[in-house]
Parts: sequence; C-alpha cells; structure tokens
Amino acid sequence: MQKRCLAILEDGTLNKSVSFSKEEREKLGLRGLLPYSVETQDTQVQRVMDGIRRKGFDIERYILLSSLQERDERLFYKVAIDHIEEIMPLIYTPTVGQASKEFSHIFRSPKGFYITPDDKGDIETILENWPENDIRIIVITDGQRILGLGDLGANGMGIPIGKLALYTACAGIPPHQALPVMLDVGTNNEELLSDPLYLGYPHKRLEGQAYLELVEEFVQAVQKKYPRALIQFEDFLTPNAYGLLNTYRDRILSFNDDIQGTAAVALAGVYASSRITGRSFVDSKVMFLGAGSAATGIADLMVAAFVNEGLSLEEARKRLWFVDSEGLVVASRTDLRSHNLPYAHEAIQSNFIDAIDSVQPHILIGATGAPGTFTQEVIERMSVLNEHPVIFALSNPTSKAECTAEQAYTWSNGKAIFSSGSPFGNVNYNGKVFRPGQGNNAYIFPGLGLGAIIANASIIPDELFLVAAKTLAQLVTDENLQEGALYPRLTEIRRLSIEIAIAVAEKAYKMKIARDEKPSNLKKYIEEYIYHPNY
Ligand SMILES: NC(=O)C1=CN([C@@H]2O[C@H](COP(=O)(O)OP(=O)(O)OC[C@H]3O[C@@H](n4cnc5c(N)ncnc54)[C@H](OP(=O)(O)O)[C@@H]3O)[C@@H](O)[C@H]2O)C=CC1
Ligand SMILES: CC(=O)C(=O)O
Ligand SMILES: [Mg+2]
Repeated sequence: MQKRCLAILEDGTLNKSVSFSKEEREKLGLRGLLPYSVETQDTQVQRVMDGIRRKGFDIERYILLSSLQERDERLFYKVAIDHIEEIMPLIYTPTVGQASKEFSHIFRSPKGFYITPDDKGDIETILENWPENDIRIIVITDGQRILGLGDLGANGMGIPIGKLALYTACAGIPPHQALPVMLDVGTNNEELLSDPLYLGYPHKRLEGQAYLELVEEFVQAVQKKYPRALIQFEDFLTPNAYGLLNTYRDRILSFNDDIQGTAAVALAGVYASSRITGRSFVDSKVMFLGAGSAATGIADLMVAAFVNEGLSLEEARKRLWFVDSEGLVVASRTDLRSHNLPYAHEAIQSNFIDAIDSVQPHILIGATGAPGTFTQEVIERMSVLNEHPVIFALSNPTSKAECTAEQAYTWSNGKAIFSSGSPFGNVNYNGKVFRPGQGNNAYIFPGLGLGAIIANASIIPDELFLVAAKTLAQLVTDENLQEGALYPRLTEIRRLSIEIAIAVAEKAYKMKIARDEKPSNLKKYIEEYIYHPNY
C-alpha cells in the first residue's frame, strides 16, 4: 500500500520534503504538513550546503549529513555527488575516523547489520530481519584496525557505512542494494570497554576457531540469502585480513579492500608517475615504510604487474624493499610474517635512512599508521637521489599521515610528486600551486565493485585489480600531472568509476568468471543500472 501523510515524510527513501509538488501534496495527504514553497532539489542542496558551512566542526558536519541520509536519502546523495570534493572528507577519511572513535556517543540510528557471538547459530535467521532482498554489495569489518586508529570495536561501523555511501555516490550502486555489516566480536580496547555509552559487545575479542566459525556462518548465510552479493572485507587486523582473504578469495565473490583495493590505487599512481619522471614502470625501485597488509598488498600487485611486463618473479621482487619498525626487512631477520618473506632480500639490516641510501629507491610508499615518519631527512635524501622523488603518505586519517603535503613540497624544494591517503589542500610553494592527489582506495573499490557485480563475477582475481589500476592510470590527464597530482579530480569520480567498471566487467567476461551473460551494450547497461538521486 502506498504510504501517505507523515509516514511518507518519515521514510527517508521516499521523502522529498519541500520538493513535493502541489499535486503530490494533494494526492499523498501532505497538505498542511509542509511550508508553502515548492522548491527544486537544487535549492534544497543549497540549503544543506549552507548548513554544513555554518557548522564549526567537521564532526558536526558529519552528524548533519548522517541525519540527512536517514531523513532524505536522495537529497543526501545529491549533495554528496554535486559537492564530492567538499563532502567526501566529511563522510569518509578523515572525518569518518573521528566519527568512528565517537560512534557510540553520536549514534542516532543503526544504518546497518550487527552480528555478535550471541548470534552464533542464528545468523541465517536474523539476516531475514534485513528488509531488502537484493543486496549486491556488503562491506564488513570487525573494527580491529580502523584506518590507522587501531581497535575501535563496534564503533568501527562508521567505516562500512562510509564506504557504502561512496559506492553509491561514486559509482551509483543503488543504496538499497548495499549492506554495511559490523561483525562485533568484542574489543580489546579498555577505554571502550569502560565507556558506559559504548554500544558494542562489551567483552574481549572472540579469537581463533570460534571467530573463524562466526565469519564462515555469516558468509554461508549471505550465500544463501544474497547469492549475488560481493563481500568487501575492510579494516581487519592484518593476520585476520590475510587469513580471511586466503580463505575466501578463490571461493566467493569477495576481496580485501585494504590489501587489494589499496594495491590498485597505488599501482595506478605509480604508473601515472612514470609520465612525470620519464622512468618506465619496469625500471622503478620502490621502498615501503610499513610491511603490513596495505604495503604488502601493493607490492604483491606490483609483482604481478612486473611479471606481466616480462620480468621474472625474482626480478620483480628485487625491485621492492620494505622497512618496518625494526628496520630494513632482510633475509636474516627471524621476526617476519609469511607475507614479508618474498621481500626479505639478502642485505644488511639497517635503519630507514641507511636503507634509503643503500637501496636508492625512486618511489617511497608509507603505510604505517605512524605519523611523521617521513621526516625532513627522509624527504631530503629522496630528493638528492631523484630529480622527482615520488612520495606516497598513505596512512589515514590525516593525523596519521607519514608527512603532510606541505612538508613534502617544502623539504624537496618543490621536487616531490606527492600523494596522500587523506586529502590535503593545495600547497603554494615558491609561487607554484601544487594539488596533491589522494591515493586512496576510494578511486578503485566503487568502480571495481560495480564491474564485478554487473558481470556477477564468481571471484575477483588479481587480473581485475590490474585492469582497474591500468584504467585509472589512463584516466589521469596531462593537466592533472601538471598540477602535481597522480590522480584525476574527485569531481570526475562517477565517470572514472564507470570506466573502471566497464574494464573490470570486460575482463571478467574474457576470463569466463562472469556468471551473467554479457549485455550487448555494456556501457548502456551499466548506465541504466546505476542510481541517480534526482527526485
Ligand atoms: N590510502 C589508502 O587507501 C589506505 C591506507 N591505509 C593505511 O595504511 C596504514 C597501515 O594499514 P595496514 O597495512 O593495514 O596496517 P598494519 O598494521 O598491517 O601495518 C603497519 C606496518 O607499519 C609498520 N610500522 C608501524 N610503525 C612504524 C614506524 N614508526 N616505522 C616503520 N614502520 C612502522 C608496522 O611494523 P611493525 O609490525 O614492525 O610494527 C607494520 O609493518 C593505516 O594507517 C591505514 O589507514 C590502509 C589501506 C588503504
Ligand atoms: C582507506 C582505507 O581503507 C584505510 O585507511 O583503511
Ligand atoms: Mg580500510
């Protein structure tokens, strides 16, 4: 039955508030319930933007937008799409980091699905409580490594909500086909456990076999109720991130965004940097600060890319060097994890600066969660070694960046080609304005996910991340590079995501991992599928 009267204004998927026409007001029983004026959606967008700009703090802007998402979903997405450069830092990194830290204090409505150890044996049943029947994208976290902020327990739900808002804003996934999931297995964060307002499962984390069984039960329940859904694993602590990736990557439509999405965005940036440095990709030597899931994911995809260009596995790995908190990752170390071993070269263990001097990398990629680790000395050494040192400070949120954009340009005398995980504004250095690009998986996952679900791929092999990286790199214009950016402007993100989706879907058909038939006009098919927030 069609909703009427207040019920329609209270349903965020139907509400368009003062944009209901006189006829609609008459028909839907809305006369008297709204002020006189009938406004266009654009005028409403303007009012929202005025409200956002009037707020004193970004967290207040986040709360305003979060309430709007509940109250009037189409207006929320219209605002996000039309003002993506201003809105993305509010609904995503860096503000989503603060919002996640404070999630239990600013909570208003659940916006997603919660699973705790108490639900063991019942996940299939409780999933029936979710009202939608055609979920295509799930972002799930257990909250143990939220950005570079550590274990935030159930407060980490801010991340799946934010990532899925980007799926819709950046790639047009219909919001009703997206499901944010919090696998709330507890937290080891004492501050949260002693917070009377903490909303999560108030126990130490479930671990080991019991944890894995809960994930498996969830995956099976999803396979049954939503067999077409892509599961994106997000912000798991590294051992679980790898464990779950290895369990599910060849079995179901899934990927780990921190390992694989990040890899594709970084690879795209590295490809684009060749057009400034003049050095071909295969001749590049890369040093990573941080040897966890993000950095290793990038290295693994780079190896695949090098091998595609004709290098042997051994030659490919030799171009990639890691430094972690114990120094250079070398073969003689006994403290390494299995994902580090392919990159533990025969060399003498040394500190970061000495490692830069001995390895002489062209590209430096930070994924540490440790702010300030790209010191003046680091940037200066890179600048002595390179005409244009390529510097990625990927850690999020902004407070965790290895260095700021301004530091990179200043310490390199304007020579650095800089990208960061969280956005920095333009920097004026000696009269030249630099626009740092945002090396964030947000350039990849929306388009990649869209392509995968359009083809209804059975799995997401490396080839799909490689094609996504190549496509993104090709979409970087000379103008972007002249501004100093290795990525296109965010204002282009919907177009970019569709291009990435087309390339990814094409590859899936070619690899025969698509479970749906290829439409006769793929681009048109995608364009018809995607969500537009206009009333
Ligand atoms: N821009 C983007 O798109 C993305 C950014 N990230 C960011 O990357 C960061 C790391 O994530 P992830 O890889 O999952 O985390 P991990 O915990 O897996 O890895 C962190 C790594 O950094 C090392 N490290 C920590 N402190 C230092 C230090 N002072 N000097 C040298 N090495 C250090 C750790 O070494 P050790 O183990 O020895 O302590 C570890 O190897 C996060 O801040 C996250 O936000 C992640 C995904 C995407
Ligand atoms: C961007 C992202 O996925 C992260 O920082 O974890
Ligand atoms: Mg992440």
